[in-house]
Amino acid sequence: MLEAFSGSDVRAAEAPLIDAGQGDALMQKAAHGLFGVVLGLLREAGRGTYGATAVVLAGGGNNGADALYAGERLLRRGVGATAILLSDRVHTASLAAFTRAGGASVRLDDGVDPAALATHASSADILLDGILGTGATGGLRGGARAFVEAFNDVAGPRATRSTIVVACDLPSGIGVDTGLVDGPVLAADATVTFGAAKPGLLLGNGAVATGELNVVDIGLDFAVFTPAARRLLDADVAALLRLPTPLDHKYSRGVLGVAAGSARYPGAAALAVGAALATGIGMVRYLGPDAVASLIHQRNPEAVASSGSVAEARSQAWVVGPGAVDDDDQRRRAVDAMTSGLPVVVDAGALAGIPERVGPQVILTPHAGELRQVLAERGVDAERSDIEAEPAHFALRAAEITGATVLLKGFTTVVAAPSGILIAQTDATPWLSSAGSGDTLSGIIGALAASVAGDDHAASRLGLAEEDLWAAVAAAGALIHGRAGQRAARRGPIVVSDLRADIGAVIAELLEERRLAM
Ligand SMILES: NC(=O)C1=CN([C@@H]2O[C@H](COP(=O)(O)OP(=O)(O)OC[C@H]3O[C@@H](n4cnc5c(N)ncnc54)[C@H](OP(=O)(O)O)[C@@H]3O)[C@@H](O)[C@H]2O)[C@@H](O)CC1
Ligand SMILES: [K+]
Repeated sequence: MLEAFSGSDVRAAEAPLIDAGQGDALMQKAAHGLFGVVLGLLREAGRGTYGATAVVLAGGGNNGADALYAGERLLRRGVGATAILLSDRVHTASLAAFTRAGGASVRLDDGVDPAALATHASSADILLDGILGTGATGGLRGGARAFVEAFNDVAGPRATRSTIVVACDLPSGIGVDTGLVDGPVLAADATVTFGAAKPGLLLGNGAVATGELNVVDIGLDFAVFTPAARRLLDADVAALLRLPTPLDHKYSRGVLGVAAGSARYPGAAALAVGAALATGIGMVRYLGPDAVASLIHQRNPEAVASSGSVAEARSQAWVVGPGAVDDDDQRRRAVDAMTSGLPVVVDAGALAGIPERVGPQVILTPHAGELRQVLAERGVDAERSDIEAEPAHFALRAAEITGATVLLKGFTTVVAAPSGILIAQTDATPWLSSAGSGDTLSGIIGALAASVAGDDHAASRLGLAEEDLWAAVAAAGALIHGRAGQRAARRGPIVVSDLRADIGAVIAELLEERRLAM
């Protein structure tokens, strides 16, 4: 599990080492880690160091110093590096070291056109962003802002620009602790962060601007600090997957009940059921109208269907709500499932009318508009745009007042547990934002929930408290869903009903990694 600590916790973890006179050594370790990642990126791009070019952006703090020391190392390996100084007080020793190694520098001050410097920067192979690190407050200001705006203009969007941007500690322009982007941001292809990840690298638009995240160990000890955000890694998701044993039968592998679909939206139920089966489960029991059951049976004859009640359909977990609108029977089933004490994935139609207080085993999976509604029902007014700007804040708020685990969908999916923990996943592809995608996600999470429901050690395998298991299950679902989407997108635009083969393939890859790691 990747754990992120707030900027102030990182400073507190550094403090004893700095007091012991280790400040410069820490900075050298950071610079060395950054240098190593840049070398790797140059290699990946098919370039050596000789003849390659780099531009170092240095702000007025220690973040700029890290980048300049990394630039010094690049110069000594034959990279043609220059520096753009974006503050009048750049760290003296690192700039001197950079200059001694042969690096020229230019300062952005009155009379220098940011666009001209941006053009220079956008012609380099590598751009090292040492403008702002954990000392950043608010959106980019002054010359740094003018430069980043000009660079984004000249270089174009990340997907198509030719310069590889490597953020030092964090991309300049993101909120260190929130991932909030207020104004321009220098989106990175890769971020090299020091000591530990910061929450802004995992959350919201900050996670998008981070690109590929590398954490460099500089010897900080976080034992006494609590992570402010987490991200599941492949190994965590693999640890949640339950392998069938020769002693298993269909019931012991987990039975998922699905009360989804309605006369108006039958397809949602078929997608949820198909995704659940592809995730690996003993049985799916479908409850709903006969017409929906027939549709499900066209693709999945193995699903067992009836029009009975939740109490009659013995299951280890439930999915309720996808496509279930204007249907009183489905509404009743949703409430019965939510009050059964079993894990329940609650989506779409079932998100309106959640019982007053539920437990963390109830996993709500709203998008921002639906979360707005859930909050409004409980007297919390927020605009959809507020929620999109601060997803973690509002997901935590909803978890706190409902008692449920809340998975807020988005390109970065954030999961909040009522205990206050946050797990954020950025595994998706924009191709996944299409109708039916959410139904598929609920089926995946439901299947995972049913298969871990009887596993008393699942939470501790991930180093989590028992009550936080459901947040991990939801986040694991988001990872599998996102990964399946990425896989499908290699073939072209995603047709959601075709995702099930990719879901199975992703599960197979995760299990194979687990086997190799043992
Ligand atoms: N501590 C250590 O030993 C180690 C620390 N390490 C490194 O240090 C970094 C933290 O360094 P830091 O604390 O010096 O802050 P940093 O982010 O460089 O910037 C502060 C400067 O930015 C300015 N500024 C602020 N907000 C702004 C805005 N929105 N827009 C524009 N300007 C803004 C602010 O100026 P002010 O506005 O206050 O005049 C101030 O001058 C950390 O990320 C890591 O890389 C590693 O080397 C490991 C060892
Ligand atoms: K930076």
